[in-house]
Amino acid sequence: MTIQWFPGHMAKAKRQALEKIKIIDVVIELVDARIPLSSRNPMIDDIAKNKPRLMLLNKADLADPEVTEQWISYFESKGFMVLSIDAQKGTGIKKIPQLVTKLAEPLINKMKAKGMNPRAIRALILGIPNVGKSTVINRLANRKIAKIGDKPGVTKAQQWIKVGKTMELLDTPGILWPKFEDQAVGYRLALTGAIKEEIIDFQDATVFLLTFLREHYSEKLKERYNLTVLPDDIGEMYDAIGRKRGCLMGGGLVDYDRVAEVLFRDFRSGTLGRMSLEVPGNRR
Ligand SMILES: Nc1nc2c(ncn2[C@@H]2O[C@H](COP(=O)(O)OP(=O)(O)OP(=O)(O)O)[C@@H](O)[C@H]2O)c(=O)[nH]1
Repeated sequence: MTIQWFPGHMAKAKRQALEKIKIIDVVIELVDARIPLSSRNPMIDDIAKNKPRLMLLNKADLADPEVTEQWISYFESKGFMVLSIDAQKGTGIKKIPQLVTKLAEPLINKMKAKGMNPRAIRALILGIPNVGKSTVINRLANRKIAKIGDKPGVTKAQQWIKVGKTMELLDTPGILWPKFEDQAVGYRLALTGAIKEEIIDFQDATVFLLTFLREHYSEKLKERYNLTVLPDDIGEMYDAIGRKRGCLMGGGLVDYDRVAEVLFRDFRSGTLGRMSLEVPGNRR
């Protein structure tokens, strides 16, 4: 696999985020609950330094609930305020304005001490492509403002959105590009839809997924593809799944490309069950 750094995009995204952040009181960092580390951009600490930060683990409906709890403890132990949400259904969204206000308490107290009437707290959402930034914005706005797409890179335009009485949200999120130095991070990003599949080797990513599933979610794998035993060999696993799902070519041979598509689709959609591709301390 070619290692992707998106250096040009990265520099531009950082400049734009730094520009936006000047007028921001609280940064809301959005990550994918299934891959909270791989979906973070290391520049975020630089960009959001000196700003109170709320970390949202989005798409929690697709993640393994037990692992999500571990991530919450992990990030809390690092001093973050953290919340898991499902922006698509709206679960957890109501708590966001309360937490943002709490994070901005020192600022509010400062305004009061100066005899000022505290103004609304200004927040900005930052995150890598396709992590759900527009969906969260729309949920907070309670209407459809940001354009939502299932392909990375569809967010545009800019204005403030009032969220209750105490919070204002910039309607355009800051997009940070994922950075991956090792292949596993690239595979995790592709599997969760943060980067296009074309960027990585599709078959290699599927082998990564199958190896991972066999190790951590073997029961779910057996259940989904109606397998009584899981072969040790990856090639045999492809064959077994391909036969069960009718992914066959002429002569009864298993079509590996179609098996890979089935696996990718079933993982992404959550059909395989709720799964996390990373756990704290051990990236899996
Ligand atoms: N299952 C699930 N899907 C979600 C959730 N939040 C967002 N999505 C889906 O994820 C996809 C991407 O969501 P967007 O809100 O467009 O993501 P974005 O971060 O604004 O994407 P860019 O514009 O590419 O930067 C869409 O298909 C959403 O419906 C969630 O909590 N759970």
